Amino acid sequence: MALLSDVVYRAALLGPGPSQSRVAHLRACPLVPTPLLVPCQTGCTLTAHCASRARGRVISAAVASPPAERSGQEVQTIASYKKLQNGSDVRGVAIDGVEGEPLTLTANSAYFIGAALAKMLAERLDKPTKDLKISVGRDPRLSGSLLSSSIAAGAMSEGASVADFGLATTPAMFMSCILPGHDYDGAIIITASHLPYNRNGFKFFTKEGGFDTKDITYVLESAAHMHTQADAPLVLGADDLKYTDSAWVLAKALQVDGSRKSDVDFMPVYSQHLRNIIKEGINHPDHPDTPLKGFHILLDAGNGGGGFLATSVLEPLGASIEGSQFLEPDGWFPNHPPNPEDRAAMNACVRAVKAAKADLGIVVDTDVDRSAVVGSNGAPINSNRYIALMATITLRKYPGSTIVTDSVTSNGLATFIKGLGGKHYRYRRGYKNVISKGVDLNKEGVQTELMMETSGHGAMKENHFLDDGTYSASQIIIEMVKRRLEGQGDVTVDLLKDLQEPIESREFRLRIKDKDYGSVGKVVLDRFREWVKSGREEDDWTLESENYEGWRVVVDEGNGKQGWLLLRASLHDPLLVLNAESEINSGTCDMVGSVLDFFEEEILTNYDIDVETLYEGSSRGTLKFS
Ligand SMILES: O=P(O)(O)OC[C@H]1O[C@H](O)[C@H](O)[C@@H](O)[C@@H]1O
Repeated sequence: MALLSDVVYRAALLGPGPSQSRVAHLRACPLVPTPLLVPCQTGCTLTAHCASRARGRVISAAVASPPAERSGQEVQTIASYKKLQNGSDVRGVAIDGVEGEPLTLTANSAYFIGAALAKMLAERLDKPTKDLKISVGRDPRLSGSLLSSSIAAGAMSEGASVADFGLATTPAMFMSCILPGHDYDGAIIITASHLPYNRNGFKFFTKEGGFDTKDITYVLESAAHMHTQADAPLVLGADDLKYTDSAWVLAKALQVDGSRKSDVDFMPVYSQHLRNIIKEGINHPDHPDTPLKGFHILLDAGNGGGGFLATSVLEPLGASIEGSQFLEPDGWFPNHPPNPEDRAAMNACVRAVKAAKADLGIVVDTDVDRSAVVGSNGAPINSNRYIALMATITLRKYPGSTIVTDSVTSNGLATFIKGLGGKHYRYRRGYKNVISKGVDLNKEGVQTELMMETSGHGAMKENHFLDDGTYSASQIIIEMVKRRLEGQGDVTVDLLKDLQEPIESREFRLRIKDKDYGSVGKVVLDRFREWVKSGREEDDWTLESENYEGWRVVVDEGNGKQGWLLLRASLHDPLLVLNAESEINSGTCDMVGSVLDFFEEEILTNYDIDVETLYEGSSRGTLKFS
């Protein structure tokens, strides 16, 4: 029944009319709690209304795909699933209504992805699907409940049992495969991280860790195949079918044996696990159960799923959490994006720390696999600074360890890690790339304890190589308390004092407008390498000896100063990304000006790339022609 009411309730979100007004309608219903997290209560007139409307759509779903049209539609269906892949995640548009962003991740696709996942887990674990236990959790996005019910129905249709955790976090879902007594065969988190309210997606875990890119390709291809073999509406997200789409899932959900679904309150278990990590890490001589007594730590959860960290972890451990903000989950994210890379998010926490005179501020993203902190002096510590702080803590525990980072980390960070006796491995962008490199290095016998990206994704070997914003923040908290017990100075101020920061740091994202953006990006990067080698290498630019993506150039800025720039292709979007850092004032303007010369001389006559921002970045004024 819970499953049915969930799907019916969420069907209303996909009903006719602009999504904003439908959601407003739901919000106005006195029986629907705000934010929209809990299914309608039995007897809610809105549910009845949705149910009758949904029944009508089940009938139209049956006639939605005349056999003669199937083959063309099949091709389109397979292509639609492929487009849902975003590296090692599934991502798409899950709520319609935003101009230019049609629905791509529907109840139907979630259903088949759930079915494909169950099938894949059964094959991998060599277990019959009826013995599989899969956990499902979600961040507070408005579409989360519908997708959760649909993906669960899909997994159950193959025979798996599903535990619905409701609101959860990415690291918590992974831990549900690990913690004794829970050991789920697979876990699903429904999240689109910090992206706007209309997006959503999935990440999958087993006890071996998160799925990688090829696992996701496999699941999506298998889901597409299952979809084309079924009697479901075929074209995902097409305007005329999107209502029948959720109704089809409703009809399927009605056929699934509901006894295979249970509601499990897992977050208290996970919170206790986190409390234990902090307690054991501090091992307080006087009050081991409340080691945070006397500390003021505030959290800015940005209305994502991380609020529990303040109320169920920090406060019970004795901390004052006064001044914490945006702890209430709200899929509209009304205050700022829950994203430690976002300036507004960091500034909001800086203001809160200063106003409350807190010892530490913590910022987490929506699904809490990323974090950043704010020091007691109000300094925002994200990106390179956060990696430096985590590197210090890691290298004390594991002297000489290698630390893998993404490609846009600063020269200052590399020097800092070396100064601490560590080895810096600057790899590629993409948290999964960074973590996988760490896993591989360990396999090759290179001790690698920390893998961290400037985006705030950080994974430690001692924590199952899991990218976990709560674990990183916990390490900073443990260090803060231990230092006070040992009579040492402030954790963020003292530990970062030797980190050299660039004077300027800028990023430019250049849209490739040509259709075949992958090949165009490759041509641009090849030519850029040639251009640097033939024209600039004897002068002041040198290609970095190790380049794992795009081309990173070391720039001699005179008087012993050194800047760098990196031109690479975006991991997911039709973009080229240029990062530049300089140790002198206006240094990035000069670098960007030179890159602009390259585009004008070598590229723009043949390819359509939007370099407008480079004109601004190089202080050359705006582009006069298009
Ligand atoms: O290549 P970009 O467009 O800069 O995106 C790269 C980023 O994409 C996502 O946000 C991933 O979660 C990050 O791990 C990755 O670094």
